[in-house]
Order: sequence, then structure tokens, then C-alpha cells
Amino acid sequence: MAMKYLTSKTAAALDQELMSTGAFSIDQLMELAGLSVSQAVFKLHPPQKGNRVLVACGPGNNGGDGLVAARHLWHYGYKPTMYFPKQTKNELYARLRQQLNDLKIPFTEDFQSSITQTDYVVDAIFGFSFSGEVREPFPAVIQALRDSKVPVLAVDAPSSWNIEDGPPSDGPGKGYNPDALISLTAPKPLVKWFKGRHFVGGRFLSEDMAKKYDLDMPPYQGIDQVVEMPVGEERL
Ligand SMILES: NC(=O)C1=CN([C@@H]2O[C@H](COP(=O)(O)OP(=O)(O)OC[C@H]3O[C@@H](n4cnc5c(N)ncnc54)[C@H](O)[C@@H]3O)[C@@H](O)[C@H]2O)[C@H](O)CC1
Ligand SMILES: [K+]
Repeated sequence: MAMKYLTSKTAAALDQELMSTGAFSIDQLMELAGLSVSQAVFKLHPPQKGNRVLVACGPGNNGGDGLVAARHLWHYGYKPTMYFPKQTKNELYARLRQQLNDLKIPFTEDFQSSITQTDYVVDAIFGFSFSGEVREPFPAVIQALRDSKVPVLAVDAPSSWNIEDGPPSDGPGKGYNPDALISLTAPKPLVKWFKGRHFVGGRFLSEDMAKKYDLDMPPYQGIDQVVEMPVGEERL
């Protein structure tokens, strides 16, 4: 299967189209995206290997995927801890936070010490709308992810990587290479530089939409919400 990519521009256009002519709501897309993230965590690091998961959430929909994933992870037997320093003030995020509060999932403000007390990390800070230099309070968070002693799964993009041009040549993300990546809907061009295990999730494309955006339908099996891509498929 040849790899096809979604640039940040086409990913945003496809997102909008799913929510207009596609008749999806943002809640539905985020739920499916976050469910996919939780399944990737389960496949990469089942709770028996250590059930503490630190979920770092940014201010946009990438962070929303992290909030949803944490809820599913709790139901699978993990003990999630949330880091969500720039909390988006709209109703969707308030409801996602409430759902986590009801499960008594803790929120931490100290990412640096939390990352030394976890078994696994989910990077849901920035996705396909990241651009420019990393702004506060995230530079130190990206550095902690880069230096993490436990494995990291990046959601849609390793945070701070350029969506089209891949790893940054300077700044806090220089040298940040997470162990695994889950691309949502379809891989972004940055996967050409990614060396870890790579999954695709976000099972919401119709055949017509895939054709319109010139994407391959990932070969999902049965009830799986994720599919692992063969190593080497997308290397430069
Ligand atoms: N169809 C799909 O695949 C779906 C994917 N989803 C996820 O949504 C993100 C994209 O979400 P979006 O809200 O457009 O943006 P981000 O979360 O990537 O980031 C925006 C957020 O970050 C801030 N920001 C941008 N650059 C910087 C910077 N240099 N420093 C600091 N902060 C920055 C910006 O201000 C915004 O607040 C996609 O990747 C998927 O993960 C959907 O959940 C469902 C559909
Ligand atoms: K991310």
C-alpha cells in the first residue's frame, strides 16, 4: 500500500468537510479519535506492563483527543493523570473534563515531576494546527517529553514537529523522537522522518471522501479502531 499524506491545510479542510457535508459533529470525531488513541496505547503498552499513564493535553482538538483517550484508558484498567495547563473554555471541553472528574482522574500542574512517576506518556499537545515557535508554558514540557525515560505515544504529530517538514532543527523539540505515533484519518508528511512504531486511527472516512482527498483506506481489521503500518513503508 503506497502511503499518502494529508498536509496541515488538507487535514483541516477534510475535518471541516466531515463536519459539514459529512454530517459528523466534533464530539463524534473527537470520540473516535480518542478511542483510537486508547486502543493504540493498549496495543503498545497493556496495563499489565504498568498502568500509570500521563496524558499531556494542549489547548486545541489534539488535547481533546487526549481527554477522550484518558476516559477510555481508565475503563481499560489504567490510572491516568492529566496535564492540561491551557484549558479551553467551551462546553465540549467542560463536559470532557467533568467526565474525567467523575472518574476521579487527577489533574497535575507539575509535568516535570509527574513524568518521573508514570509508566507511559501520551503526547496530545499539538496536532496538525501547530506552527511557529513553541510558546509558553510548553517549551519545558516538550523538553521533558524529549528526555522521558518512559515510552511516549504522540497523537497525530510529535508535538513541536513541523507538519510538513518534520523534526525541528533547533528549539525544545530538537532531538524529540517519541517511541510511537498514531496518525488520525491519514498520516501527515512528517511521518517520513518518524522512526518509531506507527499506527493509523480515526476510522471515519467514506470511500467517496477517501477518493476525493486521494487517500488510501487503512486496512482496519474487524472491530479495531487502529491499524499498525509496516515499518519502512513511509521512510524517506
Ligand atoms: N479528522 C481528524 O483527523 C480529526 C482530528 N482531530 C484532532 O484535532 C487535531 C487538530 O486540532 P486543532 O484544534 O486544529 O489544532 P491543534 O490541537 O493541533 O493545535 C491548536 C492549538 O495549539 C495552539 N498552538 C499552535 N501553535 C502553537 C505554538 N507554536 N505554541 C503554542 N501553542 C500553539 C493554538 O493556539 C491552538 O490553541 C488533530 O491533529 C487531531 O489530533 C479531532 O479531534 C477530530 C477530527
Ligand atoms: K501531539
